[in-house]
Amino acid sequence: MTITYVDTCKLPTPYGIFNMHGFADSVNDKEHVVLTMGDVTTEAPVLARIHSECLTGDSLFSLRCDCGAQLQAGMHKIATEGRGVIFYLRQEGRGIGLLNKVKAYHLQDQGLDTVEANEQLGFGADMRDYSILKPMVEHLGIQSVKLMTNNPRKIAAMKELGLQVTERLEHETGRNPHNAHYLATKKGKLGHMLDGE
Ligand SMILES: Nc1nc2c(ncn2[C@@H]2O[C@H](COP(=O)(O)OP(=O)(O)OP(=O)(O)O)[C@@H](O)[C@H]2O)c(=O)[nH]1
Ligand SMILES: [Zn+2]
Repeated sequence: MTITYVDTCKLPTPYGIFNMHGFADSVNDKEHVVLTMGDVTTEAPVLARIHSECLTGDSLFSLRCDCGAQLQAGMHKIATEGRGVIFYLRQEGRGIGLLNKVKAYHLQDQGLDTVEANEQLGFGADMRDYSILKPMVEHLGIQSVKLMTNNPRKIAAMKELGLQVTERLEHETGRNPHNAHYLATKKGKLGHMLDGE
């Protein structure tokens, strides 16, 4: 087992008080956290978001992507429902890491799209591995989820892991002039289910 549960604490936020559960990934040397609210072990599907770390969007208010807005909207929806889970996975830059994302952004500043930039750097368009979710879901006693996402790969990954997704809830927010091309590439090249223009 590469994922080990470490400990749990309270995390008060503007949206409400979450429980924050820490998990160590010894193989990849990563530290993941999962936020839960309410009893997530009962049978009704748990409102869930699988969120990949985006330092620039989540913490530095970047408008290049939609990550920060999606994280906040997810926390808000969970708090409104009083029950839910956010898997905050340390897969910065779709798994290429922060400094490679800086390089990818530099290439995008020169006109490449997000997929072309990754490929020019020798990476796949999306290098994320979702198998780390399984031990976390099992540890937390979650039986099934209704997933807030526009990314079909996340749903496919959950199914491959044998984790039950009962519903996909659209999670489109944070569109702005700076991320319009990024969102168009997500829709056109990565298959994201995005409607808005
Ligand atoms: N390589 C690369 N990664 C990016 C870029 N923009 C954002 N990211 C990363 O993309 C990831 C976005 O992950 P999520 O918030 O889980 O969203 P998603 O996979 O697009 O799917 P949704 O659930 O629909 O939001 C984060 O790890 C960001 O750091 C980019 O231009 N290049
Ligand atoms: Zn982002």
